[in-house]
Amino acid sequence: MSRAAERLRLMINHLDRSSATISAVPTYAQTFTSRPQTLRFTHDTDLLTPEQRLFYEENGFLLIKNLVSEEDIDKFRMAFERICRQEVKVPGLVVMRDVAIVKSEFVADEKAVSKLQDFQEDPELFRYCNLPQILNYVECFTGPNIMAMHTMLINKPPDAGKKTSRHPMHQDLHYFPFRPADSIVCAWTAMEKVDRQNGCLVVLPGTHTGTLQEHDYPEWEGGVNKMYHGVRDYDPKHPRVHLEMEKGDTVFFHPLLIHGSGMNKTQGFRKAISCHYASAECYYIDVKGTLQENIENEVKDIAIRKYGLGEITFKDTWALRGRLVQGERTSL
Ligand SMILES: CCCCCCCCCC(=O)SCCNC(=O)CCNC(=O)[C@H](O)C(C)(C)COP(=O)(O)OP(=O)(O)OC[C@H]1O[C@@H](n2cnc3c(N)ncnc32)[C@H](O)[C@@H]1OP(=O)(O)O
Ligand SMILES: Nc1ncnc2c1ncn2[C@@H]1O[C@H](COP(=O)(O)OP(=O)(O)OP(=O)(O)O)[C@@H](O)[C@H]1O
Ligand SMILES: O=C(O)CCC(=O)C(=O)O
Ligand SMILES: [Fe+2]
Ligand SMILES: [Mg+2]
Repeated sequence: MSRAAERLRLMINHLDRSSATISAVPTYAQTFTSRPQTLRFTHDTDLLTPEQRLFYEENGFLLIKNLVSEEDIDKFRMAFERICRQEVKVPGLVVMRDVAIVKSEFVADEKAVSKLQDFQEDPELFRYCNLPQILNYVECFTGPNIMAMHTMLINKPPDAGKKTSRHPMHQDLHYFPFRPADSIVCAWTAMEKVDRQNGCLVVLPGTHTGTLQEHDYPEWEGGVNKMYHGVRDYDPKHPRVHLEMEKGDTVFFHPLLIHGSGMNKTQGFRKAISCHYASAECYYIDVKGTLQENIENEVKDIAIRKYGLGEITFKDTWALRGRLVQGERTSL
């Protein structure tokens, strides 16, 4: 460990004990900040280096290179392809098609699928959520009792010419009726090289320290995918970071971090697998009368139309999907 890192570790240890604030902490953010800072977003499990901890505190995300093996990713990919070919039926799974092709003729091929959601009942894909090396990092943000709340495999298609392959800038917390936000984290793993060409994640560092913003459908000429809400007025001048990643690299990010992804300008289907985790001690909130009421209504409409679930609450749609992956299931 470098001397600077050792100094930071000492400061952090001190901070953990005293809950005091430290100022003038050097971070990776290429800046020296004179703002007082408390460690609010991370737990000490002896895994994160002081630099990593402070980086997440300040930026709201942390990229870990080469965390998931090629072998595992290849297996997830094969499981995905079996689902696309309709060789397996997975209870609860949502298979989504891009809005640009949804009205065209159906083919049982990965080219028809833009995203799988809720694969918690697929043992092979759900193995991703249980990978010990992922959970070790997740614990640094959620603490030891961990629920896997939301799972996705994103197969971002080549843009069909209408820019519908973009994902508008958003905060994931918009979709979640549970809190506290600081005990929720997303793990997102690149299943192949992702870069600006095929539409990597784009993040606005530091926005995790803000509040939940109003979200709505962006006014995009070419159309926008169902439920792809975006932050209504985000500051286009806020510095953006494009997260270019290699196969197996994994980014952990806070649910208030504003992020999105660009258009896929290649002919390949850009793949990533992700899970949103929350501390089992999180509690559900009633979003009626809040900024989240619009997404609640949309989810309820779909639950009724698609599954004939008349009485289901927004909260129950989450309680049913959540799976314990470490420790004890307490509140969620
Ligand atoms: C649930 C909360 C999500 C939590 C997210 C956590 C944070 C992560 C951030 C995100 O990823 S935000 C984006 C989240 N997106 C979703 O959750 C979308 C989930 N998708 C679905 O529920 C289904 O794919 C959908 C209801 C859109 C379509 O269901 P089906 O596959 O049964 O489609 P169907 O062929 O029956 O079509 C039903 C209608 O939906 C339309 N449709 C299908 N795919 C669409 C699409 N991609 N965009 C827009 N509309 C679409 C389709 O044209 C048709 O319209 P009409 O009734 O007017 O004919
Ligand atoms: N006009 C726009 N209004 C709102 N959000 C946008 C707009 N254009 C792009 N975005 C969002 O900005 C993020 C980056 O998208 P964009 O297509 O600019 O990709 P990029 O990676 O910056 O590629 P490029 O190199 O072409 O600029 C995405 O979340 C996208 O949805
Ligand atoms: O993969 C993408 O394009 C966006 C995914 C995303 O927003 C998420 O995982 O929360
Ligand atoms: Fe997201
Ligand atoms: Mg751009």
